[in-house]
Amino acid sequence: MPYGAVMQRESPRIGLDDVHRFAVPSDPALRPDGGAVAYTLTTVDVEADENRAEVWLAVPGAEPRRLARGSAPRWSPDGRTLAFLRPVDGKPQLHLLPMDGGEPHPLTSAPLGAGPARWSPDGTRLAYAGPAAPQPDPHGTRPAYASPAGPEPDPHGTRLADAGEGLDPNAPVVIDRLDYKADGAGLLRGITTHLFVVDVASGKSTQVTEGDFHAGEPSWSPDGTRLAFAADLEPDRDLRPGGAAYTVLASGGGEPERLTGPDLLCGGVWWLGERLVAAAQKGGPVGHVRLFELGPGGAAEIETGLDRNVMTGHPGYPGASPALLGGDLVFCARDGGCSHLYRIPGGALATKIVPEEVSVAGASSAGERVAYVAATPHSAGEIFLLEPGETTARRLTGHALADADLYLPERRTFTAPDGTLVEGFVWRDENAATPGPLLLDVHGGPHNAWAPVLDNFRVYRQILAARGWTVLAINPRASDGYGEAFYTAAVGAWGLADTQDFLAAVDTLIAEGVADPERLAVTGYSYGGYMTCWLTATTDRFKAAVSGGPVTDLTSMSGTSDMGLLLKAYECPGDLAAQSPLTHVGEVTAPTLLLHGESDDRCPVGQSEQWFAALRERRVPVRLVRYPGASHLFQGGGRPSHRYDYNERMIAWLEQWVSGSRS
Ligand SMILES: CC(=O)N[C@@H](C)C(=O)N[C@@H](C)C(=O)O
Repeated sequence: MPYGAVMQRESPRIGLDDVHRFAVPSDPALRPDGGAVAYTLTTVDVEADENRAEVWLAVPGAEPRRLARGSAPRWSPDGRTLAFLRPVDGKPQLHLLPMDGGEPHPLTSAPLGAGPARWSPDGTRLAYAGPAAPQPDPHGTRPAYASPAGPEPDPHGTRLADAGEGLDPNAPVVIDRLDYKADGAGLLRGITTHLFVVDVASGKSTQVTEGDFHAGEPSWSPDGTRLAFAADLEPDRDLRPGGAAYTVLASGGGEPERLTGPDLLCGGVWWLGERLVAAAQKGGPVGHVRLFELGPGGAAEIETGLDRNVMTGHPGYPGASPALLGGDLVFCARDGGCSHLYRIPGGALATKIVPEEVSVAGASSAGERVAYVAATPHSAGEIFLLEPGETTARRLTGHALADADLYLPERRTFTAPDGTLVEGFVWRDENAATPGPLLLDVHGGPHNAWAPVLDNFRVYRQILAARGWTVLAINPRASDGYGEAFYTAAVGAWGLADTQDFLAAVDTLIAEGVADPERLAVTGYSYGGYMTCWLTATTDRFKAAVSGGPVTDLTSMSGTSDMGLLLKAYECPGDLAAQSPLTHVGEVTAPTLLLHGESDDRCPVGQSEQWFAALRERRVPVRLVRYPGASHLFQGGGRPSHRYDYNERMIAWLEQWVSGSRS
């Protein structure tokens, strides 16, 4: 079916056009009285080739309904107003929607846009973290947070055409430090992220942090006088990972006050009642995130009894900000493939409060109630509400593709040659002929993980299963959700440590007669793209490969990725060439399709270009497809037509090169 055609389901099975039929909820906000959940619903505008965000409302016992075009809804403390973001001239601005009737009205007109709102406890102000133009420096004096290099015309050495309204896109960009770009944003050009406080009644906006650093999401103190946030204010923050918890006067004019020491790499901080809770890594940037309570005596780790990574929620990584449920702390941690919601009842250890086969990607609590978004084997996401005293949450929405007949994942455990147990998930039609073609699907990170839930991007899994393929998605060592020792088991040994996990799983399905050893294919994105290249360079097992956004050369990656130094110094310390697929590219025979975002600043497109050139020189069948404007995370939030194309090309490539698999 051509892209953009009318979305009439041709078959009960998932098809390519379902890429634009999914409706995925996110960012839930439970009304303070616990009686309703506002949330963002993302759908696809096929004609405009855009993802469309709307604010919806779910009330127990009623059909969910659309409230407004926009995203990131946040209730006022009295539950009578919703603040949310809506694009104005291409920049997100805060709007207010009175819930007793009336139209939304704009609150901010921030020159570079605003960010998700945080209401002050008294409901008179909103705080947000948003982009701020660099401070022009008319007097040549050192800005408040200048680098140690001494007085500079401005901290980023970037000439500004007009600091108020934006930047001259043709101005030379002068770069003195490594943190000059970020995937999704491109060249930062001196733009930083700072905290703003907006008076609801007057709309007056006050920037309460400034300088050469990026402030994280704000959290209000109970008395409404201060904001807590995470940031790295060190001048050489581009040379080593950092991040600390700070507070600052919400009225502006104050200096941030640091609360945590250099031993904690703090990624977020929240006032939860009178408690100040931080999410941080201890001792280094590769390892589990833990929770700490901050007080006069410093930071004290919160004992959860879990050897699991706390998930506070980032693009591509599910989870939720810590919150209070009654008087108890609730947080997300990954266990197996799923991001679960845990509760720490007073003084006891954490217990899981969300059923096994879901993955939580956003939560909001009020009193003794908690609402959350979760993906399930049947749905890419629904809104659930857990009522006091209940052990099973109530599903409030029905955004699943109700007319689709889905293949459900089978959870499997495999044993690597060194005895390590590796979990995985298999999608296949039980009536498929055996042995049949098998696609090994490798996740990214490498500290991400697959979950046994429906993925609104990877429709290829369902389509291939309907065509007789087995799709095998495993969580090898370095995956999240299996303890910190497992999580760090491939540090400095990318490819060298985890290859055995993939081959053990494939060999098990071959031994069971499910997979045909002559019809094996491999795919993956980012680190999964890395492993796709690694496996085809170090074995001849695979007859076709589809590598998305790969890492192929860690040496060039370390100098061109926005996380290059983190990789070189912490994830892959030591011999970069020994851990790079490019070192072995001369061994590749598998026809390889490379799919890469043109504006990927995490794994720059040059990583695919190097692989493409090396295979083409040897006349190995290879194709590189570049997606204009696409960042590293385009699979999740990129253009619908790019996501459709990615799936379509993958299926065509596999059926072209894996014999006998053409449907
Ligand atoms: C941490 C990170 O960005 N790693 C990349 C190499 C990667 O795998 N990215 C995404 C897609 C992921 O799944 O983590």
